[in-house]
Amino acid sequence: MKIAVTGTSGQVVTSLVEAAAAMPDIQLVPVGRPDLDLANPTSVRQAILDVKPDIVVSAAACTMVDRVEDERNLAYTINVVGAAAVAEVAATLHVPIIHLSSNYVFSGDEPYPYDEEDEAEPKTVYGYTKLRGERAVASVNPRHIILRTSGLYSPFGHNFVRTMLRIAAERQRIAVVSDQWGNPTSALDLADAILLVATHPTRHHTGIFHVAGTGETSWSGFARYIFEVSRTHGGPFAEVQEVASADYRTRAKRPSNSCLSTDKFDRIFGWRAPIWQSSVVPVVRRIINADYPRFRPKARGKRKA
Ligand SMILES: NC(=O)C1=CN([C@@H]2O[C@H](COP(=O)(O)OP(=O)(O)OC[C@H]3O[C@@H](n4cnc5c(N)ncnc54)[C@H](O)[C@@H]3O)[C@@H](O)[C@H]2O)C=CC1
Repeated sequence: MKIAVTGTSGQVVTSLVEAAAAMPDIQLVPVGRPDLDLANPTSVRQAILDVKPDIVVSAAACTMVDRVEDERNLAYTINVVGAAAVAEVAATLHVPIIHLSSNYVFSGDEPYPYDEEDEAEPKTVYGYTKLRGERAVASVNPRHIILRTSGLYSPFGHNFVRTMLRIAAERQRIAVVSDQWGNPTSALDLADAILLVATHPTRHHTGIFHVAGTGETSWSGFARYIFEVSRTHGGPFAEVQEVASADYRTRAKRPSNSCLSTDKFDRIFGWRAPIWQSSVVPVVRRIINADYPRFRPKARGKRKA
């Protein structure tokens, strides 16, 4: 099976490349800039036609949640018009599209984990463009599977785990918000879920599914666990100082509760991501080995002669 995936360097794309390398029946072809530029949707068609895929995974997106509050047009072009162009080529080829979306399509005001039937009501430009992207994809390709996920991290690219470890290598105390809850999700697990959907006998299902790490935590709880694991494995760690969102302003206001219920995905595809804590361990170990192989916590403090 030949799978075209949009993007070449993102967390999900890189995780997919890694996972597919261990699956001899799958040929994964990343397609990205300059050949396929979602900001220039006319470039999309030929780039995907050239691959002649059996299925398309739409993983590339404009993911700069704060920056796009001031760059709405760019986010709209990439996450809506660009995503629709990808889905349209897949429809032309009569192949399904697996399109990635986000828990930020929800307001975050409800106290329970959101399921696929809950009303989407984004509060950020990013969330709005992801919701419009979902609808655009669904409207142009009837063979669509939309996977909403949350709080992605991996050994690659920009993510919360890498940021925490980088800061901890420099500082002993870190302020992290304690009143925003979600499901940390390893992109390595998500890649497994995507490949499962792509190869599953029931892949002819269409619609929206939630896929995320099992269990919930706050950003401060997530940070504390990252440091616990890192400390155990000789990596950087820091003391976590809990702060309220009101005292930690960001350009885009994050949802208080962005937890997703993943029961539907489990029911249809028979798969649930591991408990979030267990997926953090291998990722932290990989980051330590790659970025902090000789880290010595004592070296951070001034020592008396
Ligand atoms: N990072 C997260 O915490 C979450 C991400 N998602 C969604 O999951 C998907 C994958 O996310 P990540 O891998 O974390 O994103 P990422 O930011 O690590 O990678 C984004 C990818 O999109 C590509 N890209 C950006 N602009 C492009 C353009 N104009 N043309 C072609 N390619 C372009 C980049 O080169 C990169 O390969 C996205 O759809 C994102 O919206 C959903 C929930 C949470």
